Amino acid sequence: MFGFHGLFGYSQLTIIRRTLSSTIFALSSGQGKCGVAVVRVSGPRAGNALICMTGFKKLPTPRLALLRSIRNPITKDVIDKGLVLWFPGPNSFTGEDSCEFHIHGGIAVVTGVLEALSNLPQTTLAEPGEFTKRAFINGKLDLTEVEGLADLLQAETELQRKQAFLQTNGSLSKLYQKWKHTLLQSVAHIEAHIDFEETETLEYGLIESVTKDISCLYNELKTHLQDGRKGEMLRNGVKTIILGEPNVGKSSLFNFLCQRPVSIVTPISGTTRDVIEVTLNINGYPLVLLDTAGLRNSSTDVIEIEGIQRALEMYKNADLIILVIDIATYLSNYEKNNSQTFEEFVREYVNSFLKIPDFFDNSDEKVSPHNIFKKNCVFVLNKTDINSIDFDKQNILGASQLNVVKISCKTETGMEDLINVLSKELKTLCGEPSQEHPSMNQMRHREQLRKCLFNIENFLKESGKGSAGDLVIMAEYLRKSLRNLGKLLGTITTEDILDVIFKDFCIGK
Ligand SMILES: Nc1nc2c(ncn2[C@@H]2O[C@H](COP(=O)(O)OP(=O)(O)OP(=O)(O)O)[C@@H](O)[C@H]2O)c(=O)[nH]1
Ligand SMILES: [Mg+2]
Repeated sequence: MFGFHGLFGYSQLTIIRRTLSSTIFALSSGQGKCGVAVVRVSGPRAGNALICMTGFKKLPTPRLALLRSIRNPITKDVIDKGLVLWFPGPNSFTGEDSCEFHIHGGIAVVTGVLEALSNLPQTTLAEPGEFTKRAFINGKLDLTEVEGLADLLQAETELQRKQAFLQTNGSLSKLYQKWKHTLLQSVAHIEAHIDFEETETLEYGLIESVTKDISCLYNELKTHLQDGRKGEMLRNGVKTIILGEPNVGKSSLFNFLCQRPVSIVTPISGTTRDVIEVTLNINGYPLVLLDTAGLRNSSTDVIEIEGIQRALEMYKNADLIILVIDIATYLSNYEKNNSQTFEEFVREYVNSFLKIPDFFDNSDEKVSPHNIFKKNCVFVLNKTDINSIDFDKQNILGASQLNVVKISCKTETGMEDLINVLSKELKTLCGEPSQEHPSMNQMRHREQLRKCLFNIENFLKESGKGSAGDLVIMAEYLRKSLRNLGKLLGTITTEDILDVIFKDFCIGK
């Protein structure tokens, strides 16, 4: 894809050359007792390590698993019997000569093999992420693919896995490489125009055609940036906050969703004070669920007031709200005013009782007329075992465009409906990872793409001036946007950025 030549400053190049001249090894499978452990070796002396440890006369057939006795090269003692594999570079994960020892996963066996390797000349224990870093330096992966690999190792839900897998297999990389290609071609055309304009006649309408290509790229990039942070939410989890008055059953619901008694539940109003956070997997989507203190204005208890402030603070950064209401509150309101819609009830209830600042979206730019809230909301009417709801009232709720679910935390009725509504919301917020329309999922991506968009915008402004537009300025804006994509893909990088990215890897990867 790309080599490192010409991409780094001199000092970095020297560091990298020094790094690549050594041979590294590490336990690549998990720590602790296990059935099989995999020890990996990569670097110029990997072949030597394989021969010294197995007694092969010459290097074996590449990528063929062979059962061998594995010996300490100094004492010649057999440490274990296991499978060995030889991966000559460049067709290996790191792009270098590599080998693997698949041994029994006992602590003494693993220690014995690692110690034996450490006694070989110019062979050292790998640092965290060093195998992947070498793969990056050797052009096997670009930075977005490296990040995808880190996410794949961290993925806890099926859809996180899918997004990370697509990314490490180049879904984002292909898109950004395509944009890079368009920009490169456009710069080349403009520069040719600058060089030959006075001496030779260039193809008619060349600048017009470049502007057309860049306008298309601009639109694609803009749509890509306006993705509602779908990829980021899927990667980091959808921050979901349970809000409501005290004693409505927030913590009971929280515990049900966690399937364990994480929060304290008592009949006393104002039990929960601190914000409690748990990460859950709901139908493959990651949900970061927060239980909070009940909201009320009448409290004089300083600890409760602090709890309420913390809840409202958390609301500001939440992606999804679960508002729990005691069904008795809804019903008594209905007795007073039975022509009120559920939407009207919610507006009045939140404004007069809960007083959550910035809850309603009063702007004229609402995405949908039904979307009256600033954030995605699910309304839960709890304690239906005490107060059931009759047919008329059922119709009022049924006519609502909002997500309303009736549940009982005590009898667990309505929980399946709630999970279905939550799954639907999570799907709207995170989308579904796809090869065709990959979503960026890190601030780093967003930052570089925003800068790239800004430079392209400036190019279009200059080219929009027609014959008064300055070609040199236009070319410079395109070059700047190319640099933004270069930073994104890692073709232009610094050790600082690499350190941040590779610190998330463990030893052996
Ligand atoms: N009958 C019945 N009782 C419930 C239900 N859900 C919760 N409760 C009870 O209501 C009381 C309050 O429940 P919590 O889950 O602590 O309520 P909360 O909203 O977290 O309360 P705070 O932490 O004080 O804000 C407890 O006694 C629960 O057992 C339900 O569906 N039916
Ligand atoms: Mg509580």
